[in-house]
Amino acid sequence: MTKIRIAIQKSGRLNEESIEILKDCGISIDNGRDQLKASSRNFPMEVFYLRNGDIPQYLRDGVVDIAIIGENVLIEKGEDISIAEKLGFSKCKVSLAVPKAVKYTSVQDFQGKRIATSYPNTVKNYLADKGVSADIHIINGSVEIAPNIGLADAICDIVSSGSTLFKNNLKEVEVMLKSEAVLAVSPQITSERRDILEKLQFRIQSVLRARQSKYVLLNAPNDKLPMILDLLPGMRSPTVLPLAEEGWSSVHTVIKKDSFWEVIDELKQAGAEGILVCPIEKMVL
Ligand SMILES: Nc1ncnc2c1ncn2[C@@H]1O[C@H](COP(=O)(O)OP(=O)(O)OP(=O)(O)O)[C@@H](O)[C@H]1O
Ligand SMILES: O=P(O)(O)OC[C@H]1O[C@H](OP(=O)(O)OP(=O)(O)O)[C@H](O)[C@@H]1O
Ligand SMILES: [Mg+2]
Repeated sequence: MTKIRIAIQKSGRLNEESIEILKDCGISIDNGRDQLKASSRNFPMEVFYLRNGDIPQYLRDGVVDIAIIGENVLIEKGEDISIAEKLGFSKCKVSLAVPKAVKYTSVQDFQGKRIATSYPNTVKNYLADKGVSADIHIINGSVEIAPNIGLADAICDIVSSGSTLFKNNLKEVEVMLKSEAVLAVSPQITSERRDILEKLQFRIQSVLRARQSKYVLLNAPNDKLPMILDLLPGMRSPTVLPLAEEGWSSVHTVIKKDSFWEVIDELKQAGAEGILVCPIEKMVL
Protein backbone atom coordinates (compact mmCIF):
# COMPACT_ATOMS: atom_id res chain seq x y z
CA MET A 1 0.00 0.00 0.00
CA THR A 2 1.30 3.49 -0.89
CA LYS A 3 1.99 5.71 2.10
CA ILE A 4 2.67 9.43 2.29
CA ARG A 5 6.03 10.21 3.92
CA ILE A 6 5.92 13.16 6.30
CA ALA A 7 8.90 14.81 8.00
CA ILE A 8 8.43 16.38 11.40
CA GLN A 9 11.00 17.92 13.71
CA LYS A 10 12.78 15.29 15.80
CA SER A 11 13.01 17.49 18.86
CA GLY A 12 12.54 21.18 19.44
CA ARG A 13 9.79 23.71 19.31
CA LEU A 14 7.74 22.16 16.49
CA ASN A 15 7.87 18.55 17.63
CA GLU A 16 5.00 18.37 20.12
CA GLU A 17 2.52 20.49 18.20
CA SER A 18 3.27 18.60 14.99
CA ILE A 19 2.41 15.30 16.68
CA GLU A 20 -0.62 16.95 18.29
CA ILE A 21 -2.09 18.16 15.00
CA LEU A 22 -1.68 14.71 13.44
CA LYS A 23 -3.37 13.22 16.50
CA ASP A 24 -6.23 15.71 16.21
CA CYS A 25 -6.56 14.56 12.59
CA GLY A 26 -7.18 11.07 13.97
CA ILE A 27 -3.77 9.81 12.87
CA SER A 28 -2.08 7.70 15.52
CA ILE A 29 1.59 6.99 15.18
CA ASP A 30 3.34 3.93 16.56
CA ASN A 31 6.66 4.39 18.37
CA GLY A 32 7.93 7.55 19.86
CA ARG A 33 10.83 9.86 19.33
CA ASP A 34 13.46 7.23 19.96
CA GLN A 35 13.01 5.92 16.47
CA LEU A 36 13.72 8.07 13.44
CA LYS A 37 10.92 6.51 11.44
CA ALA A 38 7.43 5.43 12.46
CA SER A 39 4.22 4.29 10.78
CA SER A 40 0.61 5.19 11.37
CA ARG A 41 -1.76 2.37 12.29
CA ASN A 42 -4.84 4.00 10.82
CA PHE A 43 -3.67 6.30 7.99
CA PRO A 44 -1.36 5.60 5.02
CA MET A 45 1.49 7.61 6.50
CA GLU A 46 5.12 7.14 7.47
CA VAL A 47 6.66 9.69 9.82
CA PHE A 48 10.35 10.68 9.63
CA TYR A 49 11.78 12.55 12.62
CA LEU A 50 14.38 14.98 11.26
CA ARG A 51 16.23 18.18 12.06
CA ASN A 52 14.20 21.21 11.03
CA GLY A 53 17.11 22.69 9.07
CA ASP A 54 17.57 19.49 7.03
CA ILE A 55 13.93 19.19 5.97
CA PRO A 56 14.01 21.49 2.86
CA GLN A 57 16.70 19.31 1.28
CA TYR A 58 14.74 16.10 2.00
CA LEU A 59 11.67 17.65 0.38
CA ARG A 60 13.63 18.82 -2.63
CA ASP A 61 15.16 15.35 -3.11
CA GLY A 62 11.77 13.68 -2.75
CA VAL A 63 12.98 11.58 0.19
CA VAL A 64 9.87 12.80 1.99
CA ASP A 65 6.63 13.99 0.36
CA ILE A 66 5.47 16.53 2.92
CA ALA A 67 6.71 18.16 6.12
CA ILE A 68 5.68 20.29 9.05
CA ILE A 69 8.24 23.06 9.18
CA GLY A 70 8.69 26.73 10.09
CA GLU A 71 7.91 28.98 7.11
CA ASN A 72 11.11 30.91 8.00
CA VAL A 73 13.22 27.86 7.18
CA LEU A 74 11.55 27.50 3.78
CA ILE A 75 12.20 31.17 3.05
CA GLU A 76 15.84 30.68 4.03
CA LYS A 77 16.55 27.49 2.12
CA GLY A 78 13.50 26.18 0.33
CA GLU A 79 12.00 28.84 -1.87
CA ASP A 80 11.19 26.24 -4.53
CA ILE A 81 9.05 24.27 -2.07
CA SER A 82 5.32 24.95 -1.95
CA ILE A 83 3.12 25.44 1.08
CA ALA A 84 -0.15 23.51 1.26
CA GLU A 85 -1.46 24.84 4.58
CA LYS A 86 -0.51 27.35 7.24
CA LEU A 87 -0.92 25.59 10.57
CA GLY A 88 -1.36 28.47 13.02
CA PHE A 89 1.27 27.53 15.62
CA SER A 90 4.92 28.48 16.28
CA LYS A 91 4.28 32.04 15.23
CA CYS A 92 7.40 34.19 15.24
CA LYS A 93 9.26 36.92 13.36
CA VAL A 94 12.72 36.98 11.82
CA SER A 95 14.19 40.36 12.69
CA LEU A 96 17.31 42.46 12.71
CA ALA A 97 18.43 43.75 16.10
CA VAL A 98 21.18 46.06 17.35
CA PRO A 99 22.52 46.89 20.83
CA LYS A 100 20.07 49.06 22.78
CA ALA A 101 22.60 51.89 23.07
CA VAL A 102 23.02 52.21 19.29
CA LYS A 103 21.13 55.07 17.66
CA TYR A 104 19.25 53.53 14.75
CA THR A 105 17.85 55.58 11.90
CA SER A 106 17.24 53.31 8.91
CA VAL A 107 18.17 50.03 7.24
CA GLN A 108 21.02 51.92 5.53
CA ASP A 109 22.75 51.83 8.95
CA PHE A 110 23.61 48.17 8.23
CA GLN A 111 25.90 49.12 5.34
CA GLY A 112 29.30 47.47 5.95
CA LYS A 113 28.25 46.18 9.39
CA ARG A 114 28.91 42.67 10.74
CA ILE A 115 25.66 40.75 11.23
CA ALA A 116 25.57 37.39 13.06
CA THR A 117 22.78 35.05 11.99
CA SER A 118 21.58 31.53 11.20
CA TYR A 119 19.55 33.00 8.33
CA PRO A 120 22.21 34.29 5.88
CA ASN A 121 20.11 34.13 2.71
CA THR A 122 17.15 35.87 4.31
CA VAL A 123 19.35 38.74 5.54
CA LYS A 124 21.31 39.06 2.29
CA ASN A 125 18.16 39.17 0.17
CA TYR A 126 16.43 41.61 2.50
CA LEU A 127 19.38 44.00 2.54
CA ALA A 128 20.21 43.60 -1.18
CA ASP A 129 16.64 44.60 -1.94
CA LYS A 130 17.33 47.87 -0.13
CA GLY A 131 20.74 48.37 -1.74
CA VAL A 132 22.61 47.55 1.47
CA SER A 133 25.59 45.21 1.68
CA ALA A 134 26.76 43.83 5.05
CA ASP A 135 29.26 41.31 6.33
CA ILE A 136 27.31 38.17 7.32
CA HIS A 137 28.66 35.82 10.01
CA ILE A 138 26.86 32.48 10.08
CA ILE A 139 26.38 30.98 13.54
CA ASN A 140 24.01 28.18 14.43
CA GLY A 141 22.81 29.07 17.92
CA SER A 142 22.90 31.63 20.73
CA VAL A 143 23.06 34.31 18.05
CA GLU A 144 21.91 37.04 20.43
CA ILE A 145 25.15 36.87 22.38
CA ALA A 146 27.30 37.85 19.35
CA PRO A 147 27.28 41.65 19.83
CA ASN A 148 28.13 41.29 23.55
CA ILE A 149 31.25 39.25 22.82
CA GLY A 150 32.41 41.52 20.02
CA LEU A 151 31.65 39.06 17.24
CA ALA A 152 29.18 41.30 15.42
CA ASP A 153 27.58 44.74 15.36
CA ALA A 154 24.07 43.38 14.91
CA ILE A 155 22.13 40.12 14.72
CA CYS A 156 19.31 38.60 12.72
CA ASP A 157 17.28 35.92 14.49
CA ILE A 158 13.88 34.70 15.50
CA VAL A 159 11.90 36.96 17.78
CA SER A 160 8.76 35.89 19.57
CA SER A 161 8.18 37.44 23.00
CA GLY A 162 11.32 39.57 22.64
CA SER A 163 12.71 38.38 25.96
CA THR A 164 15.93 36.93 24.48
CA LEU A 165 16.66 40.30 22.85
CA PHE A 166 15.86 42.09 26.08
CA LYS A 167 18.11 39.85 28.18
CA ASN A 168 20.99 40.47 25.78
CA ASN A 169 20.55 44.25 25.70
CA LEU A 170 19.39 44.32 22.09
CA LYS A 171 16.48 46.04 20.35
CA GLU A 172 14.52 44.90 17.30
CA VAL A 173 14.89 47.43 14.49
CA GLU A 174 13.66 45.67 11.32
CA VAL A 175 11.09 42.86 11.01
CA MET A 176 12.11 40.97 7.88
CA LEU A 177 9.37 38.38 7.88
CA LYS A 178 6.60 36.75 9.90
CA SER A 179 6.46 32.99 10.15
CA GLU A 180 4.36 30.11 11.44
CA ALA A 181 4.44 26.34 11.10
CA VAL A 182 3.32 25.19 7.65
CA LEU A 183 2.61 21.97 5.78
CA ALA A 184 5.18 21.97 2.97
CA VAL A 185 5.07 19.77 -0.14
CA SER A 186 7.90 18.18 -2.13
CA PRO A 187 8.05 19.22 -5.81
CA GLN A 188 8.51 15.48 -6.52
CA ILE A 189 5.30 14.20 -4.88
CA THR A 190 3.53 11.54 -7.00
CA SER A 191 -0.14 11.83 -7.94
CA GLU A 192 -0.99 8.79 -5.83
CA ARG A 193 0.54 10.44 -2.78
CA ARG A 194 -1.10 13.74 -3.67
CA ASP A 195 -4.46 11.96 -3.20
CA ILE A 196 -3.40 11.02 0.33
CA LEU A 197 -2.25 14.61 0.89
CA GLU A 198 -5.71 15.86 -0.09
CA LYS A 199 -7.30 13.58 2.53
CA LEU A 200 -4.84 14.88 5.13
CA GLN A 201 -5.52 18.51 4.17
CA PHE A 202 -9.26 17.95 4.49
CA ARG A 203 -8.72 16.73 8.06
CA ILE A 204 -6.25 19.51 8.92
CA GLN A 205 -8.67 22.17 7.69
CA SER A 206 -11.45 20.73 9.88
CA VAL A 207 -9.13 20.71 12.88
CA LEU A 208 -7.87 24.27 12.30
CA ARG A 209 -11.37 25.62 11.76
CA ALA A 210 -12.47 23.96 15.02
CA ARG A 211 -9.46 25.39 16.88
CA GLN A 212 -10.46 28.88 15.76
CA SER A 213 -14.09 28.53 16.86
CA LYS A 214 -16.27 28.05 19.92
CA TYR A 215 -19.75 26.59 20.26
CA VAL A 216 -22.04 28.94 22.19
CA LEU A 217 -25.35 28.08 23.85
CA LEU A 218 -27.51 30.67 25.59
CA ASN A 219 -31.01 31.34 26.83
CA ALA A 220 -33.00 34.46 25.97
CA PRO A 221 -36.52 35.85 26.36
CA ASN A 222 -38.25 35.71 22.97
CA ASP A 223 -38.71 39.50 22.75
CA LYS A 224 -34.91 39.91 22.93
CA LEU A 225 -34.22 37.31 20.21
CA PRO A 226 -34.02 39.63 17.17
CA MET A 227 -31.27 41.72 18.79
CA ILE A 228 -29.37 38.64 19.98
CA LEU A 229 -29.57 36.88 16.62
CA ASP A 230 -28.23 40.02 15.00
CA LEU A 231 -25.04 39.65 17.02
CA LEU A 232 -24.51 36.01 16.03
CA PRO A 233 -23.17 34.79 12.70
CA GLY A 234 -23.18 30.94 12.97
CA MET A 235 -22.06 28.42 10.33
CA ARG A 236 -25.28 28.83 8.36
CA SER A 237 -27.49 30.63 10.85
CA PRO A 238 -28.03 30.17 14.59
CA THR A 239 -30.32 27.38 15.84
CA VAL A 240 -33.27 28.58 17.95
CA LEU A 241 -35.16 26.07 20.11
CA PRO A 242 -38.07 26.75 22.49
CA LEU A 243 -37.36 26.25 26.21
CA ALA A 244 -39.82 24.41 28.48
CA GLU A 245 -40.56 27.80 30.08
CA GLU A 246 -43.05 29.78 28.00
CA GLY A 247 -41.64 32.88 26.25
CA TRP A 248 -37.96 31.73 26.37
CA SER A 249 -35.67 30.19 23.76
CA SER A 250 -32.30 28.51 23.62
CA VAL A 251 -29.89 29.74 20.93
CA HIS A 252 -26.96 27.63 19.65
CA THR A 253 -24.25 28.88 17.36
CA VAL A 254 -20.55 28.89 16.44
CA ILE A 255 -18.41 32.00 16.92
CA LYS A 256 -14.78 32.89 16.17
CA LYS A 257 -12.45 32.45 19.13
CA ASP A 258 -10.90 35.91 18.58
CA SER A 259 -14.17 37.83 18.75
CA PHE A 260 -15.54 35.74 21.56
CA TRP A 261 -15.16 38.02 24.63
CA GLU A 262 -16.55 41.01 22.77
CA VAL A 263 -19.54 39.05 21.52
CA ILE A 264 -20.21 37.58 24.97
CA ASP A 265 -20.35 41.10 26.48
CA GLU A 266 -22.70 42.29 23.79
CA LEU A 267 -24.91 39.21 24.18
CA LYS A 268 -25.25 39.80 27.93
CA GLN A 269 -26.17 43.41 27.36
CA ALA A 270 -28.76 42.32 24.81
CA GLY A 271 -30.44 40.09 27.43
CA ALA A 272 -28.80 36.67 27.00
CA GLU A 273 -28.56 34.44 30.09
CA GLY A 274 -26.87 31.15 31.03
CA ILE A 275 -24.26 31.46 28.32
CA LEU A 276 -22.20 28.27 27.77
CA VAL A 277 -19.05 28.31 25.66
CA CYS A 278 -17.70 24.92 24.54
CA PRO A 279 -14.67 23.80 22.51
CA ILE A 280 -15.31 22.20 19.13
CA GLU A 281 -13.39 19.09 18.16
CA LYS A 282 -13.82 19.07 14.37
CA MET A 283 -15.61 21.42 12.00
CA VAL A 284 -16.47 20.02 8.56
CA LEU A 285 -18.04 22.42 6.09
N1 LIG B 1 10.81 31.59 20.20
C1 LIG B 1 10.04 31.07 19.27
N2 LIG B 1 8.72 31.28 19.25
C2 LIG B 1 7.94 30.75 18.31
N3 LIG B 1 8.40 29.99 17.29
C3 LIG B 1 9.71 29.75 17.25
C4 LIG B 1 10.61 30.27 18.23
N4 LIG B 1 11.86 29.84 17.95
C5 LIG B 1 11.73 29.11 16.84
N5 LIG B 1 10.45 29.04 16.40
C6 LIG B 1 9.93 28.30 15.24
O1 LIG B 1 10.13 26.93 15.47
C7 LIG B 1 11.02 26.38 14.50
C8 LIG B 1 11.92 25.37 15.18
O2 LIG B 1 12.72 26.02 16.14
P1 LIG B 1 13.79 25.21 17.01
O3 LIG B 1 14.55 26.19 17.77
O4 LIG B 1 13.11 24.10 17.73
O5 LIG B 1 14.66 24.49 15.89
P2 LIG B 1 16.05 24.77 15.28
O6 LIG B 1 17.04 24.71 16.35
O7 LIG B 1 15.95 26.01 14.44
O8 LIG B 1 16.13 23.54 14.25
P3 LIG B 1 16.73 22.05 14.24
O9 LIG B 1 15.58 21.07 14.35
O10 LIG B 1 17.36 21.99 12.88
O11 LIG B 1 17.69 21.93 15.39
C9 LIG B 1 11.75 27.59 13.91
O12 LIG B 1 12.19 27.35 12.60
C10 LIG B 1 10.68 28.65 13.95
O13 LIG B 1 9.80 28.50 12.85
O1 LIG C 1 11.66 36.33 21.54
P1 LIG C 1 11.78 35.10 22.38
O2 LIG C 1 10.46 34.63 22.91
O3 LIG C 1 12.81 35.23 23.45
O4 LIG C 1 12.26 33.89 21.41
C1 LIG C 1 13.36 34.04 20.57
C2 LIG C 1 14.36 32.98 20.81
O5 LIG C 1 13.80 31.70 20.62
C3 LIG C 1 14.63 30.94 19.74
O6 LIG C 1 15.60 30.25 20.44
P2 LIG C 1 15.34 28.85 21.15
O7 LIG C 1 14.73 29.06 22.49
O8 LIG C 1 14.55 27.97 20.22
O9 LIG C 1 16.78 28.29 21.37
P3 LIG C 1 17.83 27.71 20.30
O10 LIG C 1 18.74 28.86 20.00
O11 LIG C 1 18.50 26.63 21.05
O12 LIG C 1 17.07 27.20 19.12
C4 LIG C 1 15.28 31.99 18.87
O13 LIG C 1 16.47 31.50 18.28
C5 LIG C 1 15.51 33.14 19.81
O14 LIG C 1 16.74 33.04 20.45
MG1 LIG D 1 15.57 27.72 18.19
